[in-house]
Amino acid sequence: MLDNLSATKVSGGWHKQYSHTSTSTHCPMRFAIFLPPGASQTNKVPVLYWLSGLTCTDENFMQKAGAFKKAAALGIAIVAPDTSPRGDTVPDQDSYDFGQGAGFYLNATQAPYNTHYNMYDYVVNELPSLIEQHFPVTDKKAISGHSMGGHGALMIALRNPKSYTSVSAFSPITNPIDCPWGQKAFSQYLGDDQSQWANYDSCELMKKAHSNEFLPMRIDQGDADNFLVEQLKPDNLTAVAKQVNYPLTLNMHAGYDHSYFFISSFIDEHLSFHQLYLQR
Ligand SMILES: CC(=O)Oc1ccc2c(C)cc(=O)oc2c1
Repeated sequence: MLDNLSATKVSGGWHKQYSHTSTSTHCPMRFAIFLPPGASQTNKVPVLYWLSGLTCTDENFMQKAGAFKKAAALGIAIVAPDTSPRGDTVPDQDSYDFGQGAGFYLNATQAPYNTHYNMYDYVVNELPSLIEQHFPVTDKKAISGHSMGGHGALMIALRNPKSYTSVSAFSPITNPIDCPWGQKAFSQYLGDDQSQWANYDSCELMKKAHSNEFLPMRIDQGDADNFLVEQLKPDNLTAVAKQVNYPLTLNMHAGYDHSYFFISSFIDEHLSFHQLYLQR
C-alpha cells in the first residue's frame, strides 16, 4: 500500500512523495515521483530512476536539480528513492558515509546490516514493479545518479543491461573497491571476502560485460571536485571502457565541484541523452 505524503504541481506536471513498507528493506521507505503533463493510463510515459548520494533523501534531487521543465517537455517521469533504509530499528553509525543515508545500493550480507540494507533489490526489483503498478508509466527505464548514487546507477545498469535503455552519472564513485568510501562501506556491508565486493564495482563489472548488452553510458565530472582524485576516479572506468570498447562518454567540466550546482548545470543534457533511447 502506498501512502501519499505530498502532491505539488510543477512545470505542468506533478511532484508527489510516497511512503510504503518495503519487502526488501523491511522498513518504511520513501520515494518521490515527477509525472510530466499528460501522463495517463492512455498515455503512459517512460521513467528515469535517479539515485542520490551520501546523506541525501528522496528530496535533494527534486528540490535542487532543476529537472522538471525539461522532463515535462520530453515526457519523462522521474523516480527518486531514498538512499538507504531508515528508522529506529535500522542499524546506523554516527557517520555521513556509512549507515543511514549511505546504503551504497547493495544487498548487505553481514549482520547487523543484512536485514534492512537491501537497496539493490529495492531499486532493481521492488520499486520499479510498484511504480509500474500504481502510476501511468511504461516499462521503459533509464537510470542515473550522483556520487554514491552514480556508483549505484552504473553498477545496477552493468548488472541489469536488459532492464535499462541507457545509464548516466554525475561525479560517480566509479571504482568503490579502490577508494576509501567504498572500502569502508563494502567491508562492513559485505564482509572481508573481497571477491564479493567485485559484484558491486563498476570497473570490475564492465570488464565482464558482454558486447551485445552494452548500454549507452554518459558521465559528467567537474575538475574542481574535491573528491575527484581520492574517491571518484573516473579514469579507472574510462581505462576499462577503452580496454573492452564499452560506449562510455566522459565529459570533464572545468571549474565545477561536487554539488547540485553542477548537476543543475547539465541535467537537461542528461535528460535529452536518455530520451534518445527511451523513445525507441
Ligand atoms: C545535496 C548535496 O549536496 O548532496 C551531496 C553532497 C555531498 C555528497 C558527497 C560528498 C558524496 C555523495 O555520495 O553524495 C553527496 C551528496
